[in-house]
Amino acid sequence: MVLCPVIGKLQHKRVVLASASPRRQEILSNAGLRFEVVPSRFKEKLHKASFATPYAYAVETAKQKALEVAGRMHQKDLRAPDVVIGADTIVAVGAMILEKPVDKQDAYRMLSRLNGKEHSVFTGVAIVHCCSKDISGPGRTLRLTLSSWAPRAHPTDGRLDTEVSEFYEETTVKFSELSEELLWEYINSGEPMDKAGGYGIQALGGMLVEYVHGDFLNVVGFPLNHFCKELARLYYPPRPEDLRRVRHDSIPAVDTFENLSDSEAGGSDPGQSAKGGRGGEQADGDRSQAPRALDAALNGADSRPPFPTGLLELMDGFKASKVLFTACKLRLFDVLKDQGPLQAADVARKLSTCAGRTEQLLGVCAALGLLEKTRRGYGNTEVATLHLVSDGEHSLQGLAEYNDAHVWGVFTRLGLAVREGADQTRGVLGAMEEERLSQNRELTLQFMRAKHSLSKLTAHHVATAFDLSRFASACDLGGCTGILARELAQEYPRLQVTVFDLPEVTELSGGFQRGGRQTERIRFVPVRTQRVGHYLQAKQSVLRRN
Ligand SMILES: O=c1[nH]cc([C@@H]2O[C@H](COP(=O)(O)OP(=O)(O)OP(=O)(O)O)[C@@H](O)[C@H]2O)c(=O)[nH]1
Repeated sequence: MVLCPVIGKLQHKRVVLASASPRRQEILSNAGLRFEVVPSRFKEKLHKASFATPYAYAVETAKQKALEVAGRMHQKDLRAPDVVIGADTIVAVGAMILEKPVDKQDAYRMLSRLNGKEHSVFTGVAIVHCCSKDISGPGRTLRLTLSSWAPRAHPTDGRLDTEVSEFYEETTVKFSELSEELLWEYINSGEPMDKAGGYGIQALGGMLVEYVHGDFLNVVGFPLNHFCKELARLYYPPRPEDLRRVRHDSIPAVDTFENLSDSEAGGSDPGQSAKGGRGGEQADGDRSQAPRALDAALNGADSRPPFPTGLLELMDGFKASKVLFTACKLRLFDVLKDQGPLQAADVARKLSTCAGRTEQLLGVCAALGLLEKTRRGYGNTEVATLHLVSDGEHSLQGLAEYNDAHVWGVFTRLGLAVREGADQTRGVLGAMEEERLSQNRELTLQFMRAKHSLSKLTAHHVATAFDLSRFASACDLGGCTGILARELAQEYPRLQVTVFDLPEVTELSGGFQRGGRQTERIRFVPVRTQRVGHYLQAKQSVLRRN
């Protein structure tokens, strides 16, 4: 492996080391990496017993350290760094995890436990790539994870998007038989206090050690070799010919999903192929295989063309949409909200679905960042709780349902619409929709729920995008349930708002009203048309009447 070009891949990036450890800073700067240091404020207080292994704990802590810094810098600078590196070193004796001693007695307890025995040193590392959601381009805006990096959207700030690559390294260390006197002498030197397990192998603590198996720097606090391998894995994407040689069981979850026959479905766990081993794997619950290039710019120095990440995401985007729609339709997120986390078999029982297929669906939802998989089973992620549970304040369940039931089918006819000319778009989309709406009350309601859930997210932004305070009246053409009207009325206390829509829509809009003072200034006017010109005529007549 050529190390320099790997480190060089980060040369033009704003790299931040989320660590106060002087050892980590030294190891990375000795390797030629240029970075800023922003120590993490994440409190190392994760519940150790909830992790299946000591290294899963170290990896999660490293990730939380890095994410805290990424989030904080993003909020403060309004621009996150490109890459944030977090690490956490622990000592494990059997299942017991030792971190930094809190005082001399604690150091003594730790060193006595290690005395004369072998122990493991684990360093978990997280490499967090940050990108702004408002950067345009398909690779940036469409986040469909079909391979190793699970997207971590942050719905609360709406902008910072991160992709986390995580790994750990294990080194075995054996202590000699040490006398009490020597232990206390060492403790009194002060060296143990800021070191995992209470010793520093690189200094006086080296005298306690009989042998080391594995990466020495990993014990000191940063597994440089594994880090470089990880960078190579991330920034040198597999060539197409290598991808073709990838074994069936290592193809990422979404790709395998459609190819499985029913008989295969029961035994396949898309997550399993990522487990075990130490080479670039991720901690429990995450899947990791051939990564995609994160940033085409990073590939600029290569003779190979940039990996077409965005394009491939577009190619496969429809599958991800269908996974989301299916999960919504099955009310998966509702079940997990009320009863989760649940194992796949229990989810299948509750939904009355095929166990194997359900497990696959859950795996793909986890890969897409909609679900979280822990030892206790599958649970909703923050974004799912917020937007995919059907009765939530910010639920987009209605939109998912409508897109699945109608828009999906309409879009399958897009080629026809384009081939047959401009009017065909209306022919295919508009007329069909209009006819259906007027025929079926349930369809109309479904349509209204979809628009309502989306408008709830956008209305405030639309209402406040311009200062409308000098206007006395406003109208919303095709205003559906009146969400925008309500927002306008709330924002501008003297504004009278008229909502125009089809009679069957205005008739049902009452069911979506919450009441409140501003509703007095909102009026719904039925108009039997969807053409803007007709709306305008109706508007004129309303204004004339006033
Ligand atoms: O032989 C050695 N073993 C361990 C160390 C140092 O121990 C600490 C481990 O603590 P942690 O991973 O929590 O990191 P912190 O120092 O608290 O810094 P963060 O800001 O990253 O949380 C680490 O400094 C190792 O270098 C050692 O020096 N020798």
